[in-house]
Amino acid sequence: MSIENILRSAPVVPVVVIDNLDDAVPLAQALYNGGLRALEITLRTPVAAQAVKLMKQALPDAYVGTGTVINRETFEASIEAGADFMVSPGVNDELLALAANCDTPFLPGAATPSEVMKLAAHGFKFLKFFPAEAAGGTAMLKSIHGPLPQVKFCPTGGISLATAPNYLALPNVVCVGGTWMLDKTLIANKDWSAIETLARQAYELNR
Ligand SMILES: O=C(O)C(=O)C[C@H](O)[C@H](O)COP(=O)(O)O
Repeated sequence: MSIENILRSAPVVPVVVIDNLDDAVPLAQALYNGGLRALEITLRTPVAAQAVKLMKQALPDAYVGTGTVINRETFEASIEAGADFMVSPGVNDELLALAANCDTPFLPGAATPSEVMKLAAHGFKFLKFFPAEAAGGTAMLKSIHGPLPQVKFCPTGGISLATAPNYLALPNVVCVGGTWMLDKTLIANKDWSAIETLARQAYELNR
């Protein structure tokens, strides 16, 4: 599966932080039932890699990817967990070398025209635009589209249900990343049906 197909599977990629391993499968199931097929699990917590494995077993038709892939350790942990794709908030030479020798789809991050140009020169046509709101939001993406229309983005960082449509309307945006459907109180209460409702709202956004 290509990164393009994964990103086009739904308008929103939920960026998930798993603190409690018991939440992994019911949370992923709720997001998936709501229509969000590609899930980014950030490698920021000790249980994240194990959560990826459990989610993949429970939801073989979902695309379970890793986020916060920032170095060799997190790259190799992603492969070991069987991640369907990997996402980085940025990029560095170590990750470029690893990605060049790996079939798992990789979505590196960029926030400036020079970073976009460097990654485009390495053959990347799809990038995470991070941190989207802080790095100039939709105005920045519109400006980048002028000279670099061949590169498409998954903007992530500070995006909400209310602001997502402004991004999804842009010609160089394929989907957005977000955490707004992962309400901490709902997760603490294990209110999976409410999470599913928030996921469905995200899924129903127009592209
Ligand atoms: O972990 C990573 O690799 C990241 O790039 C960071 C996440 O994309 C943001 O944490 C999104 O969070 P919001 O700003 O709430 O949408």
